Amino acid sequence: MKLPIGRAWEERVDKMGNRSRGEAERSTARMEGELYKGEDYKTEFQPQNYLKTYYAFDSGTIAENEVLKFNLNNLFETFSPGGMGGDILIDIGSGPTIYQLLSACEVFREIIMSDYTELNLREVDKWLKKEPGAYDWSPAVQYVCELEGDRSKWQEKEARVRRTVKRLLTCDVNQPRPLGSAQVPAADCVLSLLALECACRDVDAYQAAIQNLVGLLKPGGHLVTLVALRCCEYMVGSRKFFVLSLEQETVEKALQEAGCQVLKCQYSPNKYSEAFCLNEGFCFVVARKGPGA
Ligand SMILES: C[S@@+](CC[C@H](N)C(=O)[O-])C[C@H]1O[C@@H](n2cnc3c(N)ncnc32)[C@H](O)[C@@H]1O
Repeated sequence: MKLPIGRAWEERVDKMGNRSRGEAERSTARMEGELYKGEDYKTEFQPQNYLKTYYAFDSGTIAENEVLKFNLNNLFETFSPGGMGGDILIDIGSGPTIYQLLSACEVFREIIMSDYTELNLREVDKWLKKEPGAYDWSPAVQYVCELEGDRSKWQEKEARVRRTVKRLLTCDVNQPRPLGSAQVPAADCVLSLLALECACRDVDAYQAAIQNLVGLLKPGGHLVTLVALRCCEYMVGSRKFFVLSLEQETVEKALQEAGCQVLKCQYSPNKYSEAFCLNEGFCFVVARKGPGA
């Protein structure tokens, strides 16, 4: 699968270097069938459209449900009591979702969520505060409670997520300090699901972003990531977004070069529905920050 607009990407990166791009230029880009990326996330990524497409779960399409189950099963295995746990978990590129915390909330004292866009953080905040119009995560919460042995405890789990998430911060994985000037303690775990391949323009940037996330960890802390493999683009409503195409080996190599030991790399051949996203499988990875990193 070839990216349809490789040249436009380069032109716009030049301009993004100046950090200014006029509205006229944006409109032209849209008419040409632009792939959105970079700063576009702040204006073009609509949280509700993203949630409806990829996280409808019980009422959603089979392919998207299977992806979410793969993800929830792996998170359950990773964050089961007796497994990984600790004081602080930082979730990077959280988007408008909370499913990624349903197992982790049981084994970390404090969770910090973060995203590149205020709109996504606002969507999460709506759910945390039970505001009208907040997304209904109960089917996914019930699924995880069933994995834990008691589906009926889903409301307790929702309350636990709400108690455990202490902060919502903006972040940019392309910065050496992804959380900017926020005072954040070194983490026991950094979680980042389906975000880096959206945020990074090429493999060098991906490698640097992994290094930036490892910088948020205590020595011996864990980086947990889910990557959509060989993915080029995905839809959010009518908007098409760029995705960096990655192979599993590239992901593992980036972690090793950042001084991590890869403990688990679970491949799944699952794909999203073609109408929404072009990808060839996923890998769920757990890595440990080595002493020299
Ligand atoms: C496909 S969504 C993934 C959201 C969520 N983690 C999930 O599992 O569904 C990609 C996310 O990456 C975020 N993102 C884009 N550029 C970023 C950047 N430079 N730094 C951090 N996050 C970024 C977007 O705002 C969006 O929430």
